[in-house]
Amino acid sequence: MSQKITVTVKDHSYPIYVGAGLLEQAGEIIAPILSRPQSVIITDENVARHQLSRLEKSLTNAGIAFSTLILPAGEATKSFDQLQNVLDQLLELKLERSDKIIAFGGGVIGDLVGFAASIYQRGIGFIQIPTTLLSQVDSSVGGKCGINTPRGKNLVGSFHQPDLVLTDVTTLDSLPERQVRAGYAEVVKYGLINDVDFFTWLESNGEKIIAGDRLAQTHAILTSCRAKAHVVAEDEKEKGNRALLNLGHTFGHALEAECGYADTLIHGEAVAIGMVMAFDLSVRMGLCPQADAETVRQHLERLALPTRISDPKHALSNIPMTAQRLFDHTLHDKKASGGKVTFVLTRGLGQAFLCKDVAPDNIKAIFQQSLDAAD
Ligand SMILES: NC(=O)c1ccc[n+]([C@@H]2O[C@H](COP(=O)([O-])OP(=O)(O)OC[C@H]3O[C@@H](n4cnc5c(N)ncnc54)[C@H](O)[C@@H]3O)[C@@H](O)[C@H]2O)c1
Ligand SMILES: O=C(O)C(=O)C[C@@H](O)[C@H](O)[C@H](O)COP(=O)(O)O
Ligand SMILES: [Zn+2]
Repeated sequence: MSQKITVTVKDHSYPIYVGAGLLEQAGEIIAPILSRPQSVIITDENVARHQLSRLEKSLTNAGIAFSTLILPAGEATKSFDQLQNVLDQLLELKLERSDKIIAFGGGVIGDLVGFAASIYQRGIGFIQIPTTLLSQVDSSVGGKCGINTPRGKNLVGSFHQPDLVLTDVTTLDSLPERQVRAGYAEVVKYGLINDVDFFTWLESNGEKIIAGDRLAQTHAILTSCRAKAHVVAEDEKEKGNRALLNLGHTFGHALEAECGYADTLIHGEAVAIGMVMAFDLSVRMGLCPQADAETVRQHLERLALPTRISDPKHALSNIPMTAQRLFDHTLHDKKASGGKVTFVLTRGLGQAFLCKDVAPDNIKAIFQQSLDAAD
């Protein structure tokens, strides 16, 4: 049993299938959209260890020949070096423009493979098979692809929509708990942007999602994908409201860059801290009730996500950082225009909005507050 959501963008619509055991059906679902029964699976070493044999068996059963490229795991793989490696190997395999490649993994694999697909022979099709909670609720949908540079997150990339997203919730069974919690931060994001009822549901069901409750996970994935599909259909290339999906990200990306895209701080954790900062900034600017910022902080803390840079339980607190350096990173944000960064602020739970006019001193003050915060 699977459920289907359709993402409709101007000249390209595609389905997201969500269900348990879909990997076993991957071959039959993929075969009809291939121009010939041949493909390339690109994955990382952890996904290969835990889940690859299921996908390979399914493709074989459907008569699809394939090669498999296994990349190193972790954020550092979203790099120029790995992009070149992937492109070289696709060329070596003589992939044709009408072929499709399969991104099998978390957001790192999805973002890198999507970008490679968008520039290989000026663009080939690709299929997303996301295997982390984060990629199932967010990164596999919407076509943002790219790599990091030392100057900032995702600064080189493209918009390239997949042809199909195949989400098998059972892949989450082998995902380390820290990664499930990090993915949960992006789930909470949808509630905080514009769906207070979903946030209320998460307050009662968040722990179940982390604990692996299949029904709760499926509900969270479907709700998140529907929300993202709606935003992407209205604004594929982020000319306007798609930027709301960036709640917490301008702060979070600055932290990730300062940590050198190492395992010290993973994306979802950075987003958790960043969302708290976005609420704190909104309170500081007199836009949002303090009580709502407190509700968000307490919810994320209860789910064992970091909420401040100074959190002594998190390795991030050992990295030397200054508010000025963190602020400098924000100037590279892709939402910047005329030297000013657009921030996602909020009037309260489920009431996010875009603001082009935030004083630099307020931004630095919020970084400083997070650096200094104590229990
Ligand atoms: N394109 C977008 O719209 C979008 C949205 C959100 C995040 N992102 C990007 O996604 C990336 C983060 O993605 P992520 O959190 O999925 O991280 P990830 O891809 O690094 O995966 C997290 C870890 O889990 C391992 N893993 C993956 N699936 C597994 C499984 N089923 N069992 C065991 N181990 C497994 C991976 O090897 C890795 O070590 C960031 O680069 C972020 O910028 C992109
Ligand atoms: O899909 C989007 O749009 C998002 O902003 C989703 C984010 O969760 C994601 O991390 C995205 O990659 C950030 O985009 P960026 O443009 O700030 O790099
Ligand atoms: Zn994100």
